[in-house]
Amino acid sequence: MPSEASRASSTFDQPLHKSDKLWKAIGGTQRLTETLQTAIRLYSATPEKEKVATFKGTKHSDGKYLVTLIEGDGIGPEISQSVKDIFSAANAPIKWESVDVTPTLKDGKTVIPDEAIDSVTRNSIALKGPLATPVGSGHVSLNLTLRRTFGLFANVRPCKSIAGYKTPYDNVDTVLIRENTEGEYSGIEHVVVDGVVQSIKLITREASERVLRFAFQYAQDVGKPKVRVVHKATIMKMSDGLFLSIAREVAKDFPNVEFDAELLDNACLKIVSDPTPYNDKVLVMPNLYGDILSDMCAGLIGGLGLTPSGNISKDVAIFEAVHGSAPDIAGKALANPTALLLSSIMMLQHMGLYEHADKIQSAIFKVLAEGKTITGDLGGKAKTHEYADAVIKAL
Ligand SMILES: NC(=O)C1=CN([C@@H]2O[C@H](COP(=O)(O)OP(=O)(O)OC[C@H]3O[C@@H](n4cnc5c(N)ncnc54)[C@H](O)[C@@H]3O)[C@@H](O)[C@H]2O)C=CC1
Ligand SMILES: O=C(O)CCC(=O)C(=O)O
Ligand SMILES: [Mg+2]
Repeated sequence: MPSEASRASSTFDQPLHKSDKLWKAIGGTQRLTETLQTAIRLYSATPEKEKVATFKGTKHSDGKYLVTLIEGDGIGPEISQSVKDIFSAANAPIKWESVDVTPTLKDGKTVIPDEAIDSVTRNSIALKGPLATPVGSGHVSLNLTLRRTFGLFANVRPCKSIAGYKTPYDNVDTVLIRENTEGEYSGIEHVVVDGVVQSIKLITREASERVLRFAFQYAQDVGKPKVRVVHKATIMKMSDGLFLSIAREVAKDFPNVEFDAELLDNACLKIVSDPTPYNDKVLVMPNLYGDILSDMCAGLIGGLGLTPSGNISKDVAIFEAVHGSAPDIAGKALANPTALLLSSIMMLQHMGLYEHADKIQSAIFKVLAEGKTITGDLGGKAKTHEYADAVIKAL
C-alpha cells in the first residue's frame, strides 16, 4: 500500500485552517493560502534522499512477472495492443494486469482509483499509454498525479536516430533527464484578484538533489562522460539558481564526470542546428524544460512515434512514450507503436530481462530499417497492426 504521504499527494484539496500559523503569517486570501499549502504539502511529501529503484517484482509460479498496464486514452489502446501482441509472440515472461486510472470522487476528493494505485505498488512496475489532460479546467494531469503519487522523481528520455530512417541528422544520441515531480509543472495556481493569476514554480533542494544525483550516476553507468544542466538561472535566479547550485555541489561527488551548464534558449538553438555535440552528455533540467526539449529532440529523429521514456523512483518504475494521446489520429489504426514498444524495451532492461529486450528491439529496428512496413508518421502506409505483424515476423 502507498504511504500516507504518497496518498495525500494524489489528492488536490485540504484547505488550511484559519488558526494555522501560515494563514496568519501571510494574511492572504483563502485561495492564496490554499496555493501555498499545496506547495508546502508537495515539499513535505518529498521523500528523503533516495536511491534508484532496482526491480523488486516477484516471478510467479508460471515463470512470469506481473506488470501493471495502463492502456491510456486516444491511441493508447491501439499501441498497447501492439505491445501485447509482440510480447506474446516473443514469449516475453510478462503477464499484464490492466487497470483503469479514470479519476473518481472519494470523500469529495478527485483521486486515481485505489485498485490502480495498489496494482502498481504491488507489482512495482508498469507500462503506461498516454493519458489526456483537459485544457484550461477539469482534473489535473493524471500523468503528473501518478508521478507524484509514486515519487517518480526522474524521467529518463533517450532519443536515438533510427538506422535506415533518414532525417537531417544521422547520429542523434541524446539522453534527457527531467525532474519529474515539481517545477513549473506543479500546477499550483491561483487567482490573486480578478484578471491576475499566479502560477508557482516550486523547486526544492531535495527533489533537485535526487534527480541530479540520478543524472550523474546514470551518466557514469551508461558511459556518457558529461552532465549538462539546462537552466534559465539568469531570469529565475532563485529557483533555477538553486537547481544549478545543487548541481555544482553534486558534481563534486562524481569527479569522473565532467559538468557544465547551458541556458535553455541557447540549448534549443544548438541542438536543432547540430545535435551531435550533445551525444556525449546527459542533459538534466527542471520539469517543464524537459517536457518541451524532449518533444523537440523527438523531432530530430522522426517524431513522437519513436521516443520512449521511463519514470523512476525508489520503489516503482513506470514506462511510457514521450507522446500524448494523439486525438487527431486516434481510432484510425494510424498510430506508430514504436515509442511505447521502445518504452517496454526499457522496462524489460530495468527488469533484467535483457535477452527478451534485445530480441524484440532487433526485430523493431529491422522492420524500421527495411522501411517497407512503416506507419504514416514515418512516410509509410502500414496500419498500426500491420507494423506490429511485421515486427512479429521479424522476431
Ligand atoms: N505522458 C502522457 O500521457 C502525455 C499526455 N499528453 C496529453 O495528450 C493529449 C494530446 O496532446 P497533443 O498536444 O496532441 O500531443 P500528442 O503527443 O498526443 O500529439 C502530437 C502530434 O504527434 C502525433 N503523434 C503522437 N504520438 C504519435 C504516434 N505514436 N504515432 C504517430 N503520431 C503520433 C499526433 O498525431 C500529433 O500530431 C493532451 O491531452 C495531453 O495532455 C501529452 C503528452 C504526454
Ligand atoms: O500530463 C500531461 O498532460 C502532459 C504530459 C507531458 O507532456 C509529458 O509527460 O511529456
Ligand atoms: Mg510532453
